[in-house]
Amino acid sequence: MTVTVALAADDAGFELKQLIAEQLRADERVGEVLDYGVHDASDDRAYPRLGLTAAEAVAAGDAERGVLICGTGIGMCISANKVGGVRATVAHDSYSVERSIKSNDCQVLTMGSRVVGPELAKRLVDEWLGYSFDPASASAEKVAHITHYEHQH
Ligand SMILES: O=C[C@H](O)[C@H](O)COP(=O)(O)O
Repeated sequence: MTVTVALAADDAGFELKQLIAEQLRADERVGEVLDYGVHDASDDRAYPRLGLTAAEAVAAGDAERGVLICGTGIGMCISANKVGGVRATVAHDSYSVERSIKSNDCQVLTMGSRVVGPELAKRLVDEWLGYSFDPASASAEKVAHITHYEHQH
């Protein structure tokens, strides 16, 4: 069983995205990497345009997971969380990365290339891929509150 991962970055996150893409393509847990750009550091499209497209791919089921990178990870996180059904978090530490899956069932991890170094970012993504959400856990009911709210409003 492999996962499809959607990727996106603005110009600030482009270089780190390329490194993460390379790592993901070499990872046997990953079946496919869908790279929604930018594909060139000179492409200055704003982060929401890239992040929303990748998050929509996750919401549509084209990808199970997403990694979105901008300068801080914050803009990508805000953008992705506007897409119905998507739970995104910015995280630059191992514990938050773990809990984003195990507590919150986040499909999308966002990171800031101006915050985290490339080696730590790659390690975090590697760890992140190893976690899965347990729908029978006590956390599931908490996440269900969010989904219920989303469906009601
Ligand atoms: O959250 C936004 C990102 O960090 C982006 O890469 C930079 O945005 P800014 O140019 O508005 O600071």
